[in-house]
Order: sequence, then structure tokens, then C-alpha cells
Amino acid sequence: MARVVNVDEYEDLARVKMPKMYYDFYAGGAEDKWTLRENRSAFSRIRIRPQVLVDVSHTDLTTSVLGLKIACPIMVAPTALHKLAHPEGELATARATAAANTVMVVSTSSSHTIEEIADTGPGIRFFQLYIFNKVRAMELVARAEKAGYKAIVLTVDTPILGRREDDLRNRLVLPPDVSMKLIDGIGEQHSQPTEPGSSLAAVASEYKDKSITWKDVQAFMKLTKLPFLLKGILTKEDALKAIDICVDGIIVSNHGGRQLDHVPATISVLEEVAITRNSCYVVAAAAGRCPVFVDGGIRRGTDVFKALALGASGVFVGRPVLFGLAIDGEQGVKKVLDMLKDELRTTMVIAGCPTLAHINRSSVQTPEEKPSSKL
Ligand SMILES: Cc1cc2nc3c(=O)[nH]c(=O)nc-3n(C[C@H](O)[C@H](O)[C@H](O)COP(=O)(O)O)c2cc1C
Ligand SMILES: CCCCC(=O)C(=O)O
Repeated sequence: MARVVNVDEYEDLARVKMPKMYYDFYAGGAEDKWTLRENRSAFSRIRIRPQVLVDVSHTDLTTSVLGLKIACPIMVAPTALHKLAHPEGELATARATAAANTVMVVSTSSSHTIEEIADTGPGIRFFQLYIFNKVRAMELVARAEKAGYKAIVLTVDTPILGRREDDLRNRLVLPPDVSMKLIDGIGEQHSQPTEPGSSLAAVASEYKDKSITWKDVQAFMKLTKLPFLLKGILTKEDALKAIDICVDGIIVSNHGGRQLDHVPATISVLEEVAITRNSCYVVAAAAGRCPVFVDGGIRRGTDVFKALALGASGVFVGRPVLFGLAIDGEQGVKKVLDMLKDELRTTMVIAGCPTLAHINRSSVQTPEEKPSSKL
């Protein structure tokens, strides 16, 4: 096999190797996929402003997330059903992420259990929560806590699944040996193509609790000592509500363009949310820290650099991890994380930023900011 030198190449290989139904599930987005494309295009409209003649002979990419030290600010987003990519599923992802010394967010829709993933060995893991029903969700939180997970990430953008037309067209069903083990009894019931459409969308729309509000989130937060993050915030109004209920972190996310088409690219709204964070620091210092993270369309170290410059404390990557897993298993996931980290280091060195603290708002220029000389 030709040597893979960037994360997109893993996707090209996965498109050929994976059964079309499962590649489409991983790669797909809602309706016309405008948001899916925009997540990436918006990054390409941001320019980097390098500073030259800075001593970059030593670089440091290490950072802390919720007080936990990690190798670099690139983490693994929660994604469903890793066994569709590789027989070792989330176990391989967990080992690779631990070897890269960064955070893995384990999905409620995983194809392995919370405990099986924890048993792969040491590693920093957060648990992503979908509330199918409140009792089941409370049990999952307790299990994650017991198994040594370090935070709960509640996904708030998914009362039902978005309209993913590839999955509807393909009549997405899971193979008999793959299920969402944490919500067992639910996934298996839909493993037969009884009806047209996506069986996963049917599971979500039938069984997910769609009544959840900010009040329920507050109640949930009281049930765990773990830090509590909200994933799927896209506006400053919601960021302020999140800060009001004292969440420990916000993940700016549009679910990789899979939920509502025509919501903005996450990088376009990050600053709106991150600035809210900064003002909150001043006016509500007692509420403690509230780091803002972002995911969606991050495929290059330059994308990570841009996100950090616009106020993110770190980023999460979704699909690249799945495609690395599909092609090379554990090694593939490790390689994806290593490539992104190396690219971030290269960007920092050439842009004159030996540490993450050197990356700031003036490190980038957004399309609204006119260059001072127009060519
Ligand atoms: C195949 C797939 C499954 C996903 N499953 C979940 C999930 O179970 N829970 C969740 O919160 N987000 C889920 N997401 C969204 C990711 O956490 C993340 O927001 C998104 O993938 C980031 O965009 P990227 O893939 O462009 O990096 C999923 C995304 C994909 C592609
Ligand atoms: C019920 C499965 C949800 C998976 C998911 O979140 C996604 O495909 O984006």
C-alpha cells in the first residue's frame, strides 16, 4: 500500500475498502450536505499570519484539559459503532488514543461496553451521553464513573437523527455481529431491514427522550461528581445558558454536519461562543473555568492552529479516526493522531509559535478582516 501522508488519504482508501452502506454512514451528512462541506470550506477561508525570526528551536504542544495533561490539544470525538470499521472496534481506538496520550470520548452508541473499553488499559476517557431514557442514562453515568472515565459529555444537538439521505437510500442496517451494546435491546431490534429507511434513525426517533431541557441537564449534573461538558452548542445564547448552569466545558459542534443542514460551520461560530467564555471569566469567575472546544472538519494541523487562534482550548476529530481505523486498525488511529500532531507542530514552527500560548487572535485573519494592502 502506498504510504499514507495525510488524513484525507485514509478516507480515500476507506471509500474503496468499506462496504458502501457503512462508508456512507461514516462519511455522510444531513440533506444537501451544505454544512458538511462548509465545515471544511470555512477553515480554508481563514489565513495564517506568521511571525518570523522567533526562536522555535524548542516546541511544546502539551496542554491540560479539565486539569488532565495531554500530549497535544487534538482529541478523539465520540463516534458510533467502530466495529463497522474494524473487528476490534473501540478497543483498538482506545489503545491508539492512549498511546497518543490524548483524550478519547466514548460514545453511547459504541459497539463495545464502557467496561470493555476501560479494560484496554490506562488512558484518559470521557463518556458521551445520549439520553435514551433517564433511568438508563443515570446507570450509564454511574458505570462510566466507576470505570474511571474522567468526564461526561452530554450531546445536546440530537433529539432525533438528522435526515441523512445516503442512509435512507441504503436502508442502513447493522450486520448481525455489530450492535450498540450500551443500549442493548434497542439496536438489535432493528438489525433486520423490515422497513425502508435508516434503522439507526428509527431507533433514535423511537427511543430517544426528546423532552430533555436545560432543567433536566441541571438535574443530571447533580448526579455525578465528574466534570460535565455540553456538546453541540452553536450560539452565544446557548453558551450563556450553559455557563449559567455551570457546565465545565462547551464543545462547539454541529455533529459533523449530520444533524441540521444549513447551520454554520463550527469554526465560523467558535469565536462568538469563545468570546462569551472570556467575558464569563470576568463577570462570573466564581463559576470556575469553562473551556470551549470545537469539532467539525478538522483535517489538518493548520485547522487546529486556526481553531486555537480563534479561542478553542482544544479540538476533537471524528471521521479521520474512523477511516484510519478502517484501514490500519489501532496503527491507523495512532497514525491519524500523529499526522495531525506533526502538522500542528510544523504550522507552529513556521508561524513563529513555539508553544500553544504563542497562538493568539492575531495569528489568523478571517475573511471579514480586510488585509491592509489590497492587491
Ligand atoms: C459516523 C459518526 C458517528 C457519530 N456518532 C456520534 C455519537 O454517537 N455521539 C456524538 O455525540 N456524536 C457523534 N458523532 C459526531 C462527532 O462526535 C463529531 O461531532 C463530528 O464527527 C466532528 O466532525 P468531523 O467528523 O468532521 O471531525 C458522529 C459522527 C460520525 C461521523
Ligand atoms: C443512534 C445512533 C446515533 C449515532 C450518531 O450520533 C451519528 O450517527 O451521528
